[in-house]
Amino acid sequence: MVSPIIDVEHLNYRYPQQPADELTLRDVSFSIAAGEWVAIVGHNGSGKSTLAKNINGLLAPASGTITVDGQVLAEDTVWDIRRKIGMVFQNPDNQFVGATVADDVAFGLENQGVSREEMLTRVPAALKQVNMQDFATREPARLSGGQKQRVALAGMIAARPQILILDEATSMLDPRGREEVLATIRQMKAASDLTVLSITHDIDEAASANRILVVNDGQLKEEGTPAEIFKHGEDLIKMGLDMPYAERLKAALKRQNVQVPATYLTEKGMADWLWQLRSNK
Ligand SMILES: Nc1ncnc2c1ncn2[C@@H]1O[C@H](COP(=O)(O)OP(=O)(O)OP(=O)(O)O)[C@@H](O)[C@H]1O
Repeated sequence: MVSPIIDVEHLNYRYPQQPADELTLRDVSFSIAAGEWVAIVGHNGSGKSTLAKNINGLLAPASGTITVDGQVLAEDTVWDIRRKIGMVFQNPDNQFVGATVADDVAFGLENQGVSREEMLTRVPAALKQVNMQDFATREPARLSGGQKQRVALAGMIAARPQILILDEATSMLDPRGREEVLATIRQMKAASDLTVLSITHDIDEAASANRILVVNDGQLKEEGTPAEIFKHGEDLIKMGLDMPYAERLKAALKRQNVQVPATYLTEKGMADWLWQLRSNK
């Protein structure tokens, strides 16, 4: 793998109130290359958010090493590392600091020492990218859940981090809003060497990734490309993922005793196969 931007080695994590013989994360190791988009999937409570919070130093591991962009995470490197990582959580309520939407988006830039002139370009552009340009002077607290998620994302877009960690960050959006946000992230990736780590239950978001990591009960159980992971068919539900539409259709056809291909099919692949099936009759 070319120069990993995130390297996690034998990470163990225990919450302070946990008994000494219990761990929330157990011996988790993986690497992410710069510019990769990796999805982390798994059941509720499997430890995904805990993992994300360890990576940006919000939580400190019991043991193990986390290296971000060549720096080993420790007390004296945590602020440097955090500047490189943008993080958007499921519940954006806890993330607002500005009196208005525009102030809030600008806040991270102020911390980075971005000039006022530059802010006047970046803030409206970021709000436009998430379709919130008409809300610049509104109070963040009065927005809907989906709108708050968009504003939190705009803050990240404006700050241009090297690494973006999305923790169920599109969960409050409707399918169209989610697709728009994913398209924005794809654009950000195309424009820079952005690395994306997305914790998600959404199959389309996972399908957008280069690689999927499956976390179960605090351990990394599996990793592979979306095609490799989606081959699990109905077992995907056990992994905390929905099934892609093509896999659900395959399962339904199998129940009707139709011989279906064992390999994973994209929607296009499924459409082609269905045509072929029809013309073979
Ligand atoms: N602040 C905390 N103190 C103690 N235990 C916690 C804390 N936060 C999470 N946990 C526990 O750690 C485990 C992992 O939680 P975590 O939030 O990392 O899971 P998750 O996979 O992100 O779940 P979800 O999909 O619901 O967000 C759970 O058993 C949870 O109850």
